[in-house]
Amino acid sequence: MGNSILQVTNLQKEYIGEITYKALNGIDFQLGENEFVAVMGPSGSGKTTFLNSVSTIDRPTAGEILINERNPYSLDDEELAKFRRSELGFVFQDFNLVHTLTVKENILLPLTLDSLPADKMQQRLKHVSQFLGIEELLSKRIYEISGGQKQRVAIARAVIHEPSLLLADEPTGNLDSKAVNDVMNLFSSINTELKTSILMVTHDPYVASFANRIIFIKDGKLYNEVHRGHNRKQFYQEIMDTLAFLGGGQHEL
Ligand SMILES: Nc1ncnc2c1ncn2[C@@H]1O[C@H](COP(=O)(O)OP(=O)(O)OP(=O)(O)O)[C@@H](O)[C@H]1O
Repeated sequence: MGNSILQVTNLQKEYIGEITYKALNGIDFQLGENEFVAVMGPSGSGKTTFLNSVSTIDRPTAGEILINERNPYSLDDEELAKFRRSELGFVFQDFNLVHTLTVKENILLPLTLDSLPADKMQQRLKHVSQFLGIEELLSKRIYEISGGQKQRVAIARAVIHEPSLLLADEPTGNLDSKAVNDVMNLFSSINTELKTSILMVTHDPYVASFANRIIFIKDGKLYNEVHRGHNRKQFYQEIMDTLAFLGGGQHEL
């Protein structure tokens, strides 16, 4: 499997409020180089909390997260911002693009922050937009393109700096079935051709079946995991069976 990109040890997260709520209760997890892992589980089980802990958005209460053997939570704000921009890529359900900018400007945004030389930027832009099939869209504004196209642009922005880990939270949640297929095929290509490791939260067993491995979370703990063999259909069936056992809150299915 190679080296691990992500190492999570005894991860715990409590939300402190009137009632303290333990959203993650001791998660151990490793993501190897070139792995594509989906995270599934009932609504409220802690999937987004898990992803947000890994993506350095939400500081854990206890436990350790290492990304490429570095603990992002030990960095100061400036180092952390830099670490995020170099190591991580993010794709969200609602695309998170800047509507008043063009496609090209949106994609280049992370590189401008790092003041990369202009020729290098253009070179990367060309490569990534060819790879994602969005060359014709570069001068359009975000409100002029479709949902599926928006997600392609968001993916381009997430990978243009060649992150070691791509994190996605329900990346197909706002897409129709044709766009779901397109976007998931792109995730597969990014994983196999660009050699980017991927961690993705999804409710959708079809979407999850594009991953190589699925971890199931229940009540803030790892419940089970399923590996994809050669047969995608069988993998899908295993996912469905595990979800049936898990029960509870499999909304949108
Ligand atoms: N900021 C917060 N403050 C308090 N409780 C929170 C907060 N964020 C999440 N929670 C609680 O933590 C639990 C896990 O939430 P999380 O969003 O990680 O679940 P999820 O598995 O992603 O759910 P869904 O599939 O519905 O998106 C839930 O019970 C939720 O109510």
